[in-house]
Amino acid sequence: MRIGLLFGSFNPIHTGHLILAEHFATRTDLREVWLVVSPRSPFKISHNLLPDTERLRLVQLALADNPRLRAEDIEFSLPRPSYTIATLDALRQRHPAHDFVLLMGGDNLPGLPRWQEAQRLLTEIDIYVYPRPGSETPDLITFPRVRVIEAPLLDISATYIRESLRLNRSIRYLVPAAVEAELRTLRPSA
Ligand SMILES: Nc1ncnc2c1ncn2[C@@H]1O[C@H](COP(=O)(O)OP(=O)(O)OP(=O)(O)O)[C@@H](O)[C@H]1O
Ligand SMILES: O=C(O)c1ccc[n+]([C@@H]2O[C@H](COP(=O)([O-])O)[C@@H](O)[C@H]2O)c1
Repeated sequence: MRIGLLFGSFNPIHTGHLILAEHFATRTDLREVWLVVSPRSPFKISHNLLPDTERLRLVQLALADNPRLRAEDIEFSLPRPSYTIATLDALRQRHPAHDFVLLMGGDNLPGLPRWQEAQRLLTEIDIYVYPRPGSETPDLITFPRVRVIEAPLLDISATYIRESLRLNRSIRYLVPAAVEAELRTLRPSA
């Protein structure tokens, strides 16, 4: 079975992630998309990072009714920061019958050569890149295992959700209703 992997901090998960994951799970050769919650992303200095377990719970709530999308917590039991190559090795060991594909925004591609064991990543796994507005997708696009796949994108981010909560503004429709309800129990004032 071919499975797409969408890595992120998901601080919190939002509708942009969901539209993207659903697109790849239903309109490409992938059977499922797993959202891999990273306890700590190697390059990201995240302020206001919700606890790992809370971010995972929000992803689980968001995906509860969708059999093609799955919340993956494998990085919780791996060393930190969360290196994608190590996660991939662990996933392959745990699920030898699956064929994993890395999903990545065009904005992430230029930084990929600086990822841990980037060369191995580029040769060992198919990478589906979805173009994002304003981002270049230069040289790496020529790598044999990199494929560009158009996807519908919503111009929102977790930063925008966090800022909206902080300013007491609506996040309705920007996150699933169950996620909003849970976020409001975490930040009752918002
Ligand atoms: N609106 C969106 N449309 C498509 N891809 C997105 C969108 N928002 C985030 N992504 C991608 O989803 C993956 C996981 O995202 P991440 O958890 O870093 O969320 P984020 O919304 O970018 O967070 P933050 O605003 O905190 O940086 C990343 O590869 C990111 O590029
Ligand atoms: O493996 C690496 O060296 C590496 C370096 C940077 C980012 N990543 C992965 O990319 C995911 C998205 O990164 P970010 O910084 O956009 O949140 C993050 O969850 C990590 O799993 C991985």
